[in-house]
Amino acid sequence: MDAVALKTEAARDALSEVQSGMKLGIGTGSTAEAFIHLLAERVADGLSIIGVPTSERTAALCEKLGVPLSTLKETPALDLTIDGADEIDPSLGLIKGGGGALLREKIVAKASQRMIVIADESKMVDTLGRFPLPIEVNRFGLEATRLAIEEVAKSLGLSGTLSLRGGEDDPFVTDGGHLIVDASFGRIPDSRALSRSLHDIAGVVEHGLFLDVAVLAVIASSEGVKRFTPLAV
Ligand SMILES: O=C(CO)[C@H](O)[C@H](O)COP(=O)(O)O
Repeated sequence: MDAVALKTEAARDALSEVQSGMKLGIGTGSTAEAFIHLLAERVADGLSIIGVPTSERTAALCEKLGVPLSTLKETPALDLTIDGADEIDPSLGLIKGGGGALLREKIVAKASQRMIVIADESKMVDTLGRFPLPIEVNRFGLEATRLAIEEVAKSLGLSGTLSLRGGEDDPFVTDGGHLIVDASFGRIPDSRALSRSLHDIAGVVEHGLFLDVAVLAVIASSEGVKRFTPLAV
């Protein structure tokens, strides 16, 4: 089975967690899109949910497929969010933001009673950091913020390159109007310390480390779909 088919299998399995009446956070990315297609079929068959999208891209797809939407303003407390991830460790720590939606994804996930992450097995890692960590930053003070990120990394024994997503001339802009710095630190032994230190930098809006957020991972491989709860580490 190829990665696309595996993503659909994970999405299909996670759909069984969705019940009529739920207020549902809806993620961003190709795995989340596989989920949205299946969700739309259930909605067409009578499933009654209200969705809160984590990006403009997700909102557009939901609208196109007839998935009813709300906003966090109207619906600030959600039952469940289902979303993909770029990396998943055994404690269900995640790196997210490959699709550039990490800020809204984190706000929506944290407004939810539960977050379920769906993925193919290629996303599972022993330690986070193979995938560059997306860090959403304010445009103002970009150079100072980059320096501060480098200093934080150094203080934690991390090294690597920072690259502005989209390039210096025409950077990628998030739905919130910010920029993204992708940090290739390599293996991140202490993701909690990095999370705290990045949050202390004034120009950092949010980062893609989702720690203690997901309560269940639904992972598809060629051997079938498996469910994982966080391993205590
Ligand atoms: O965090 C995300 C978007 O900001 C995505 O969930 C993550 O990039 C995984 O994407 P895909 O399902 O396409 O592999």
